[in-house]
Parts: sequence; structure tokens; C-alpha cells
Amino acid sequence: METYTITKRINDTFGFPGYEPVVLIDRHVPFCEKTAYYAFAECCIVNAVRDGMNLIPYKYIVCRQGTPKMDEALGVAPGWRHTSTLVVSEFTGCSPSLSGAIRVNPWDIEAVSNALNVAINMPDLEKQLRHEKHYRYVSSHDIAYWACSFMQDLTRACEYHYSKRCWGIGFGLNFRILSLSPSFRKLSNDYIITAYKRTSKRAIFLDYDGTVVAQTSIPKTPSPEVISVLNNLCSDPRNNVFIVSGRGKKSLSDWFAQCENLGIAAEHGYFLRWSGMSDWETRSLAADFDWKNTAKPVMKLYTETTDGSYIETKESALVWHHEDADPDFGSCQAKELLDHLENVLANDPVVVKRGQNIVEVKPQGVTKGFVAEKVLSLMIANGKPPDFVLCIGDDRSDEDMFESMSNTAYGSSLASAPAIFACTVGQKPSKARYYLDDTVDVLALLQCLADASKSKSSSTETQVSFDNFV
Ligand SMILES: O=P(O)(O)OC[C@H]1O[C@H](O[C@H]2O[C@H](CO)[C@@H](O)[C@H](O)[C@H]2O)[C@H](O)[C@@H](O)[C@@H]1O
Repeated sequence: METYTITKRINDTFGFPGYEPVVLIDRHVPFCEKTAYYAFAECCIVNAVRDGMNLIPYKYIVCRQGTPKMDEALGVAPGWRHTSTLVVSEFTGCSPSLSGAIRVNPWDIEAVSNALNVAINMPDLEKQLRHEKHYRYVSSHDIAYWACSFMQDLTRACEYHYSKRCWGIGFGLNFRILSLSPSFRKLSNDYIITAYKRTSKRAIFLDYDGTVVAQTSIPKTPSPEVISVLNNLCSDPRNNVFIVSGRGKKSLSDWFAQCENLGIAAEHGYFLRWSGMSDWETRSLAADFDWKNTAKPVMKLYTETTDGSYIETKESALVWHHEDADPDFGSCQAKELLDHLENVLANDPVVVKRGQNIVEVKPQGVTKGFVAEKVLSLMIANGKPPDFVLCIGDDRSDEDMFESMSNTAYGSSLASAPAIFACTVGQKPSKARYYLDDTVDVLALLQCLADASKSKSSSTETQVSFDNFV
């Protein structure tokens, strides 16, 4: 009814005897008649406000290309360059694929009328070039092409169905489908102990937050149990034990002051100390931190608009924390901040990474993976290639360690491959082959190893310092 009223209003205003600007056809239109309309129309507009995959623009293009018979019927000379002019709503399914079309927002009436004006008054050459684009797309993306591409997508999506186990975890916005390799399994104490006992040049890398101290723990300092188990492990001369953390060197050296033989990598390896007796080494990278002047104001912007968030300034990095913000809002802001920082820092020698409730900007090349590589390479260079490597971590930054420890240990030409245990905390997609459920499991496992060390070394009673060993 509304369409009839509008048609009448336009025709009453702009028509005259013998001319009706709008012809409303409200009946079934047979295929051949529709084809004739499309073939004849100089412009086609499809300005749906909602749409699935509207085929009318494609049909219009094909009809405008026509056939020699249609050309003859239309009275056009052979070799005539065809034209098609399309105005499509940006909400239609075909809008992204028809690059020669004029795109409009159908709610913007003035933009639609301007587009129609442009379409009709466009020079013939432009109409021809646009049509060539349209027709090239339609003729190369035919039904066989679509069927093939759907099949390829389905095959790709199902590629790992039989080699992975999938299940859903979490609720609401946190719902995720996990797809894990069947070889990903829980690290059993009995299994690792066998390898531990038969080896004598061991490297052990432990992440801090979420690995030896629970992410939810209010005191962030290590418990007496953690200090004691690390000391027991460090006192075995066959062990090289490292805490590899994103935290700063001041907190870590204060917290582990009682662990003399413990190696510490702070700020993801920007600082490295081989034991409590040695000095901190700094990663030799360009000491230019001018990027902090760019990153900090952006972080401040997000801190002002995200209640509960704050900025941590480390020597080599800047970290935006949102642990105390609203969980959903904090995550959305973190994603946006990450994009924002990546854009403004695109030309700086830094990387922007997400971690547990943090967005961190740090120098390129500073990774926990570098720490593992450095320690293992040094052991190899000193003629003490590792025969046992254990690495436990819960976060994305620990994935770098899992990758590099395997590459370094397997990549070197060692006489025999070391026993490698890359272990993540919590079941999730990871480069690690093993998982433990939580920090309680981690400490239980470390305790088991420490007990195994004690039972053997008590008979020999030799104490070799870490420096002597490496
Ligand atoms: O490598 P890690 O030992 O896992 O350390 C990573 C980050 O640890 C710290 O952040 C974590 O603790 C904060 C509370 O103290 C918490 O707000 C945050 O959500 C945790 O990720 C540290 O402040 C960061 O600099 C480290 O990168």
C-alpha cells in the first residue's frame, strides 16, 4: 500500500500526460520479460536494508552482457562494448564482491539519490569499465567455483577432526571450543621420575605467576613451601634451575634471596642472573626506550576509561593491568588497546603482547624462549649437553620457551636426544605436550623430583655449585 502511495505521489509531481517516471509492476513477471527489463536497464539499484545473498545484481550483469542474438534484437553493432551500472546497499551480500558497484547506505536518502544521479550521468567509458569488472567477477565465480570453495572450506575445517579431541569449556562470553591433540596428556609424576633418575645434566625452567604461585593468590610472594622445594632442587649438582618470569628483577631477587643457587630471568629475560652470587646480565639490545613516550599516553587513555586498571612501568617494558576491572569490559578494552598500540608502535622495535589480564609492550627479541635457548646452548658449548629438560609455564609468554627448548635441544647435534618435558598449567591449546591442572600439581611434581634428588645425592654427599656445573 505504501509503495502505491509513494509511486502515485512521484508520478503526480513529476509526470505529465504520456510519461510516468515510476512504473510499478505488481504481478508475476515471467523469466523472459524480466530478462528483457534487465538487458534494457541502464542502471540497477538494490538498496535492501537487510539481505542474505541477493542474486539480482548478478542476473542484471549477465543480461547486460547479453548474447549476439540479444545484441541483434537491441540493434547494437557487433563489437559494441557493453555497460552495466549498479547501485547496491552496503548491507547486501553481493556488496563486497562487486567492486565496480556504487555502494550506498540505504538509510541515507540523499546519498542514494546522489548515487543514482552519478550512475546515470557517468561517462560511457566508465560504465564500460565498471561492467567489465562486474562481468569478469560473475563469469569466473560461477556455480562450480562456489561449490568447490565450499568443499575446500569444509575439508579444511574438518582436517583435524579425527586427529584432535574437541570439547567446549566456559560459559557466556568465555565459552570456547578446545581442540587438543590426543598426545596432549597429563604429566604423571611416576613417568617423569624415571627419566629424572637416569639423567645427570638437567635444565629446569619454571614460570612464576600461575605456575609456582597461583594466579588467584593474594600474597604474590613465594610461599615457604616454594622456597624449600626450589632450594632442594638447586642443591642437586645435576640440576640447573631457573625461574623465568615477566616480573621485575627487584621483586624476584628479594623474593628468592634465600635461594642462592637459583638462576633468575626477569622481565622475560631482559635481565638474567645465573645464581644468587652472580651479577645481573642485561640483554644487549638497542637501549632506546623512546617508544615509552608513545605507548604511555595511549595506556593512560585506557586507564582513565577502565575503572580498576593501572599501568606498571618496568625497566624494559610497560604493562597495562586490568585484573581488577570488570572482567568483560576489561577484556574488550585490552583487545582494543592491543590494536591501538600495535598501530601507533608499528615502526618501533617493540612487540605488544597479551598475558593474564595484561597488555604488555616490550622490546623485540626479549622472550622467555631466548632464555631457554641461551641456557641450553651454554650447557652444550661447555660440553655438558642436557639430558633432561623440564619447562613448566601457564601463560602465552611460556609458549616461546616450549618452542625454543625443543628447537635448541633437538636442533643441536647431540649424541642422544634429551628427555624433554614441556608442560603447560591447565588444559588448553599449547605447544607443550603435557599439562598439569594447577599450581598444587606443579608443587607436588617438583617435590617428587626434589625427593628423588635427595634419596640419591644423600649417598654421594657431593655439592657442586651451579657455576661449576654449567
Ligand atoms: O611471567 P610471569 O611470572 O607469569 O609474570 C607475568 C606478569 O606477572 C605480573 O602480572 C601478574 O600479576 C599481577 C598482580 O601482581 C596481575 O595483575 C596480572 O594480571 C598478572 O599477569 C607482572 O606484574 C607483569 O609485569 C608480568 O609480565
